Amino acid sequence: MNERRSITILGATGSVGGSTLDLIRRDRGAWDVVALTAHSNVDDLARLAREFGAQLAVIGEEHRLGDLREALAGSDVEAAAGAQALCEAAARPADIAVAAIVGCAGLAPVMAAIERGGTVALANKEALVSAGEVMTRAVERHGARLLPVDSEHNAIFQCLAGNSLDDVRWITLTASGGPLRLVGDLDSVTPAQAVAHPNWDMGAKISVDSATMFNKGLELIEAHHLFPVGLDRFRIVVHPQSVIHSMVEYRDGSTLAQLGPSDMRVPIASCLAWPERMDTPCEPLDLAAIGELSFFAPDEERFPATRLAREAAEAGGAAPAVLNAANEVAVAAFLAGQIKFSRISSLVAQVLDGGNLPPAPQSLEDVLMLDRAARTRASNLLETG
Ligand SMILES: NC(=O)C1=CN([C@@H]2O[C@H](COP(=O)(O)OP(=O)(O)OC[C@H]3O[C@@H](n4cnc5c(N)ncnc54)[C@H](OP(=O)(O)O)[C@@H]3O)[C@@H](O)[C@H]2O)C=CC1
Ligand SMILES: CC(=O)[C@@H](O)[C@H](O)COP(=O)(O)O
Ligand SMILES: [Mn+2]
Repeated sequence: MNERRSITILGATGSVGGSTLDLIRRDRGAWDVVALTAHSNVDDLARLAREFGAQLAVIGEEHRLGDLREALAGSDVEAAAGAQALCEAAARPADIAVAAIVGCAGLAPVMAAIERGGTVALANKEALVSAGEVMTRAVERHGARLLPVDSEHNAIFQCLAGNSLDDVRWITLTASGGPLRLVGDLDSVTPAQAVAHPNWDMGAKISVDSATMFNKGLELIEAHHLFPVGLDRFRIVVHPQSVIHSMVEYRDGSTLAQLGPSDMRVPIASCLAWPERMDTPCEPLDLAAIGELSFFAPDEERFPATRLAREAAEAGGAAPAVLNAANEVAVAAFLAGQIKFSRISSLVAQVLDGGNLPPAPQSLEDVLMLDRAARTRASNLLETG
């Protein structure tokens, strides 16, 4: 990258946000930081905003504005708070906005960045899963560009470069299988066990999703929106080493794969520098030290999430947003010690099965409304057992 560029990071205090800022820190002169956001972590947000000389820091929790102002006192950083301020931060002109809020809570800010017609590096998969065509249509309408940060989707994006989607025979998403792949009794799994991912250091919610395989289910839906080759051309293979991040097989029999260390700075750097490349401090891949790569079919009896997600994607309309909302409620309840691990997928199935789904959302407001309704239904089901 030769020119100085500007960046906004939504979810700057999280795992993806931190990896992004680590890359920027290493080439500080190349970047102007426009806006950084967080949900409740005022101290880290203020520290980062000062360090990176951000124009704007936004805290999602409205009542924390006073705390943020206090933490930023004496600096030039503008402070703001609340849901609307998150969207305004996302809509500020910047060369790239990194969408790294977790959950459907990130949807409105992502849509605001898209509606500005900018480049959005998307980590926040729940936003695309929930909004689906509402988001992809907005990308087209506003001339925005989505660059996939999620490691599998970034791998596919790289493997597709210079090729036509018409020539794709299969897209294979790799899955580590998570920390519980070989654990017998899923009922007694604790939150600490579920978040202990074997290969990646990530936030709590996505770590639980990896353990249930809902992460792969969400990624299947995410992939079919990003790479519209038809749902029946996507396969999932369990690859416990997480060295191959995904693959594309073409009609001539060639399979292209992207390999790399399990370090999110690689796909993030690929987005930040796209269509060029930039340096990262990541360890070079040492295949001889790794020794063996192995592959297994997913076990959908023990981990039904990928089947549920495929069915929701096939049903289309409101189903993916309902699946995502129910999963978010279930994961939060599991992390709070309120439900067993195996109740996560059974709750999602129950919410999806419970009567007629609402009509397909046509707007951001429709998506947010059905997200809220599905959360209420999931919470009620948890309360009534
Ligand atoms: N971590 C990873 O390696 C990968 C993550 N992803 C995806 O990226 C996204 C972020 O994941 P990750 O970085 O692990 O998550 P973290 O939990 O580590 O960070 C989440 C970030 O979002 C903010 N946030 C949380 N809730 C809200 C809310 N309601 N409103 C506004 N901001 C909020 C948090 O602020 P605060 O700190 O104040 O709570 C934090 O900055 C997820 O969608 C995940 O699936 C995809 C691939 C890999
Ligand atoms: C780093 C990343 O993209 C995660 O989504 C990761 O892939 C999780 O791994 P599994 O869901 O395959 O366990
Ligand atoms: Mn991923």
